[in-house]
Amino acid sequence: MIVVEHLSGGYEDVPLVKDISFTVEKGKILGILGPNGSGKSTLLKVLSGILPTTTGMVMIDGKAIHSYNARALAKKMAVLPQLHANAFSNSVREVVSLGRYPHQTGFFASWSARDEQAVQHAMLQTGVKRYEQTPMEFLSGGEQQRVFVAQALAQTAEILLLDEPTNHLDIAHQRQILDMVRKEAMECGLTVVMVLHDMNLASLYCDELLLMEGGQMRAIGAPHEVIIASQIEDVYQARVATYAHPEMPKPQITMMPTAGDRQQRAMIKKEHFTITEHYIQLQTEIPLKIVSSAVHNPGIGWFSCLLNRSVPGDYVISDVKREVNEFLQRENFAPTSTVVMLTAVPTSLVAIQEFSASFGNMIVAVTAGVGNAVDVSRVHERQDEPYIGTINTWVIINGCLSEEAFLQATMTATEAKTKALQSENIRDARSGTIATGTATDSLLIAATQKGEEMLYAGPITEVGKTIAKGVFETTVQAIKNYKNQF
Ligand SMILES: Nc1ncnc2c1ncn2[C@@H]1O[C@H](COP(=O)(O)OP(=O)(O)OP(=O)(O)O)[C@@H](O)[C@H]1O
Repeated sequence: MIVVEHLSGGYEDVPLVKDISFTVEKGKILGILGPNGSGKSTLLKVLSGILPTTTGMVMIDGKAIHSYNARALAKKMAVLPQLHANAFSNSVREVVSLGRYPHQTGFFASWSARDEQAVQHAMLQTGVKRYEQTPMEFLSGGEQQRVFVAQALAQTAEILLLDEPTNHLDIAHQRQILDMVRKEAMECGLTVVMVLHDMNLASLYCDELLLMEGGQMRAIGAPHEVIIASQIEDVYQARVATYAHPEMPKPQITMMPTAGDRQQRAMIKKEHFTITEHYIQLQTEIPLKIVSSAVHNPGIGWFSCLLNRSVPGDYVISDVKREVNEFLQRENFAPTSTVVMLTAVPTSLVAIQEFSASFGNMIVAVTAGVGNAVDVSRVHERQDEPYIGTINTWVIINGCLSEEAFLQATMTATEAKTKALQSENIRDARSGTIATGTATDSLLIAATQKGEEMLYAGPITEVGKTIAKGVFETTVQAIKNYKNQF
């Protein structure tokens, strides 16, 4: 455990880092963030006693660090500096072994089994064991960085101070080093303070973050309390947006480049649709921001090719993802820029309609296979698997939607679809009640993201009204097309 109280210090009489206070409990990781020159490295040097303290104190195990002698302090605290001493004539093993220096009485004279074990463990954990006998100058920058991390680890101190430990490392080795640091913290109780430039890595790996600004603490807390877009924009003077990590409850952040042609309108028109026997396709010049429940590329993303593919009624859907991938390759569609839905309805029965609005026009395309429609409030009564049937709905908006608006658009579109089924008297064959959809409906909301942002898309808004009218009328038309085929 390390306790820092009102710490100030640095290079000159006027302290560069000012009034820093925090506690890092045993086994926890604190990340230090901040713009270039904000004092992160200086803080680490003051913490480790390399630079003088003007006021305040750093305590380890309840004792101020200046009350430890150099060797005793080195047993408590290991430091990985940002710039490393030139160790180029040495082998990797020799450089890592230097980490055992505080444990030696006469250098290498008292090399113990424990020293050897610490060096071996550190080399294995950082993946440098295979370069053991290699001279340092033969290693790449990233490999050398891992050797220095190994050296700090070999010191087997309770506290590890790391200044940009992932500098020079590729994504796999960033993960390896940070996974290793986290494992040592969780399993061996290592306490870690590390400077990281990459806010996303800091958010993923650190328990708490300290955001520095002009040598002072701007914020401290859990990642979600520190990585707040407005705060980061203020400190870094850069436009950013935050988003959720796909697997971890940790915020992630991305830079927002200066907006280019956002105001320029792009027009997706009905003529941009192509209908063949096998699919309905919309190919756009610019990628659209899409939220969908498609079978291929579902979720949120940017795509320029939309396919509603007609498959035979006996299509086996057990490995649908692989089959769709094979189809895309066979037909020369780019798998990464194409969204695919499947329908058993012949493509000729699609309804595509265009609606105008002040923000730009909107196109709605629907295939309505309502032969096996269900009343969603009654499906729990069924013992059998609901039959497959599909209403595929696409809403293409020439406009810019906020995240809330995308979600509201899905609700508005779903309500309008349900109303269309009611209007066309489509019933659940089992319950006899009005159907609300089918068991495998799919929805796609796409927007060009040009023009002024529309914050909401409920029926109180113009875009919501247009979605509601568009989906209702187009679904009614698609149902009529479906009925008329018989
Ligand atoms: N040896 C030095 N003597 C005097 N001032 C220094 C010295 N080293 C750095 N500084 C100054 O201290 C300030 C903070 O530097 P520091 O290295 O702590 O920033 P940092 O937040 O780690 O930056 P970076 O993100 O660029 O690594 C800078 O303005 C820098 O110019």
